[in-house]
Amino acid sequence: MMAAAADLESSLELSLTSSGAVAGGGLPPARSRIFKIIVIGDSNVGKTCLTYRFCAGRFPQRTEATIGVDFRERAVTIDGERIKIQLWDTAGQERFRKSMVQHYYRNVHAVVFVYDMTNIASFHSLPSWIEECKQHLLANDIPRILVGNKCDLRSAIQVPTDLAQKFADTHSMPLFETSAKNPNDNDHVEAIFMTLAHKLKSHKPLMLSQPPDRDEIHIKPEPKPAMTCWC
Ligand SMILES: Nc1nc2c(ncn2[C@@H]2O[C@H](COP(=O)(O)OP(=O)(O)OP(=O)(O)O)[C@@H](O)[C@H]2O)c(=O)[nH]1
Repeated sequence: MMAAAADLESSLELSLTSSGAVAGGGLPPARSRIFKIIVIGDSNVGKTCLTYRFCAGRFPQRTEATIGVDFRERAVTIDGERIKIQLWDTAGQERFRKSMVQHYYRNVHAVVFVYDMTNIASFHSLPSWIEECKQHLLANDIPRILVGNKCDLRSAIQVPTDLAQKFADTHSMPLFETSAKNPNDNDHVEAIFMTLAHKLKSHKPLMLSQPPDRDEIHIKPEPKPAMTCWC
């Protein structure tokens, strides 16, 4: 489903700036901080299923190729603070992503690279996904993780753990092997995203007490929910 990128971004900007004082006076209502995490990788590796598993708590009955981006969100409480994890499930197919790519990388807080453990080609594509991140000038301190999906298909595994671990080490990323389908397999999807959420929460500066720089305020009207959120 194609989401309205402008609406997504206005939502994000509002969320990112609203914890400070609003220009023009008056205290804004208390809001959760939102962290935007993009999930990227080849088509069919299971990005939709992973994000759905985390946000809806189950494996989707059926999926279709993502067009543009699908957007899912889940609120979690970490150390007493309620934050929102906003997952951008990006399109793996080039023809469905090219008009959206610049929106994926705007204001991003973390990146999840996904490959399919039963498809070596999806593992070999990882350098080009990393290169795409580089081209969009992602800051070095933005957390990145590597996720091998479909580990439930044991007899079909083509990407050995030691090979993936070597790649992850080379690129200074933690590696998780998981299954969106079977939550009991290896690293749990829940644990993977919660680990990332903890990392983000402790790394990102709180904006509560600082008056924001006026030039940085981009408050826009509350957007209509024009994007897909299945959870
Ligand atoms: N066995 C198994 N199948 C999975 C798993 N995750 C996803 N699949 C299947 O893999 C196929 C592709 O899953 P999607 O989540 O749609 O893949 P995607 O990466 O979002 O694909 P694009 O939207 O084209 O980029 C579907 O048939 C899923 O049912 C998994 O953990 N185990």
